[in-house]
Order: sequence, then structure tokens, then C-alpha cells
Amino acid sequence: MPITLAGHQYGKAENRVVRIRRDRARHEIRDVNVTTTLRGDFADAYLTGDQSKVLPTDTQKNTCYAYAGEKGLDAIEDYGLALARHFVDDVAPVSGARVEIEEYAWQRVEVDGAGHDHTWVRAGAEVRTAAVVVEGEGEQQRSWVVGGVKELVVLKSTGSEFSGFLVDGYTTLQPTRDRVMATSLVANWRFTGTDVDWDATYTGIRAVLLREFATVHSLALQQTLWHMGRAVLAEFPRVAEIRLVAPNKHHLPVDLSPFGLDNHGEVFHADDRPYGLIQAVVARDDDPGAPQAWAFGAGRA
Ligand SMILES: O=c1[nH]c(=O)c2[nH]c(=O)[nH]c2[nH]1
Repeated sequence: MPITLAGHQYGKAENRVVRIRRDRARHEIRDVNVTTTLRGDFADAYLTGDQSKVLPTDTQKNTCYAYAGEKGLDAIEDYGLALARHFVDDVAPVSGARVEIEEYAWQRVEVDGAGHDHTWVRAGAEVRTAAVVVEGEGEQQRSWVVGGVKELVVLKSTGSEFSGFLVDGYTTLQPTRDRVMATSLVANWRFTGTDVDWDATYTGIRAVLLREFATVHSLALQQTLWHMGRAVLAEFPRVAEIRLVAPNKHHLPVDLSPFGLDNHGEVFHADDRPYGLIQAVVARDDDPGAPQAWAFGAGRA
């Protein structure tokens, strides 16, 4: 019975790196979670137990910390590119590297109307993300950068309806012209290149996603996602494609009539599960696509 090792990759997941610039009165903080994944000439480690080509995952962890110290840690996309290029360029058996980063934002504590120099409070629930892939050597080398945000939790208390849907013998849902719509958005956008003002683009895309969620009168979460994705592509020429995943966090009006009360559409049960899961990929017509950019590791989709 012929059996082959059909695929492999390995790396260090979730290196928690905090870089604080303390060489000035006003400190700066960057707080990230980094996952490295290497592909290459590593089959022997699986097939015969020969480790001679294996760069230990412990070394990969050390490299994440060393690069934060040596090269600094500013935009996570740049940090990811530097790490991925290092593994591919400087470690012989590595033919491809993928670096995934989550960033936790901190906001300066306000004291007497001013942001404190060295004290922060965690900002927002959402997490900025980046996934960088570098493959190949020299002239043949190619890179892909996917920026993103996850756990961007939003809710609108009107301006959303859901009606006119297909009805069959199992349908019980009543159409509504006015409902609460809420989601915990995951958005990932693939850049056309690496010459990008990463921080400004992140701030801009986040703002466009929120603006569209707020201002589109929604006939369905599907339509809202389409408007969000289309607006990002229209306003950010360096984005080739955006992928959106939105759990529909249902808010169900509670029947208060047993208590002799009218609800007036104001009291809801925030349902935990099940939830609708609505997804969209919005891309430019002339974009050839890049499946290499999307192979997420670290057990995450
Ligand atoms: O925005 C929605 N899209 C759906 O596909 C759907 N299905 C459902 O039951 N509620 C909703 N809401």
C-alpha cells in the first residue's frame, strides 16, 4: 500500500512579543502575538527523524524577539515581512515562510486632559491582524501581505430589515422591516504589493468598514458585506481583494406580554448560538487571485 507524506509545515505558534520604546520620556508600546510557519526541505524530519535541516521552533521564537529588539516593531506588516524574508533568505532549507501576527492596541491613560507618557489602557476589543507569505529565492522571490481586523463587534439598533426570503414548509421566521443587526466582523484584505503606508491604511479601512455598516440601510447582512467590501476596494487602490466573515449576532425581541407589558421593540435576548454565518469575497475583476496568501495556519481559519 503506497503511502506518502503529502504535505508538511512547522513553526512556533503565538509568540507574545511586547516592544516598548523606553529611550525617551514618552514611551511607545507595540503588543503582538506572532506565529511563524516554515515550509521547505523538511521531509526527513518526518520520514527518518533526521533533524539536520530543522531550524528549531525555539529558534524561530528567539528570532521573533531578536527582530523586535534589533529592527524595532512598528507596523506589523513590516515586521512580518522582515521575519519571513529572513527565514527564506538566510535559512537554507526554507523555501517559504508564513508569518501571522495579531496586534492588541493600547491607548494612553488620560490624566489632566493629556495622554500619560508611560501608562495605557487596552483599547477596543478588536484585534488588528497581518499575514505575510514569502516564497522563493532572489529574483524569483514573491511576497503576499494580507492585513485585517477581527473581533470588530458592531451593532445598529435600526436601519436593518430582513424580509422577502424564500419560504418552505420548515420556515417559521417572520419578516421584519426593523431589527437590530450586530456582528463580530472578521475582515482580511490582500494588498497588491508591499509599498504601502500600513498604519494609515489600517485606520482608513477600519473607518470605511464601520461607516458602511452604519450608513447602508441593510436589507440583509449579505448586502451590508457587499457594500463594505466594495467601498474598501473603491477607496484603497492597493487592496486587491477583501474577505469578510460576519456571524449574525441575533437580537431577538422578548415577549413581555406574560407580565402585562408591551415590549415596544426595546428589550432583546442577545442570542449566543446558533448564529447565521455570512461570508463574502470582494475582488477586482482584473485580479488573478493569490491562493498562497490565504493558507492560514496556527489552527485558525
Ligand atoms: O441578514 C440576514 N441574512 C440571512 O441570510 C438571514 N437568515 C435569517 O434567518 N436571518 C437572516 N439575516
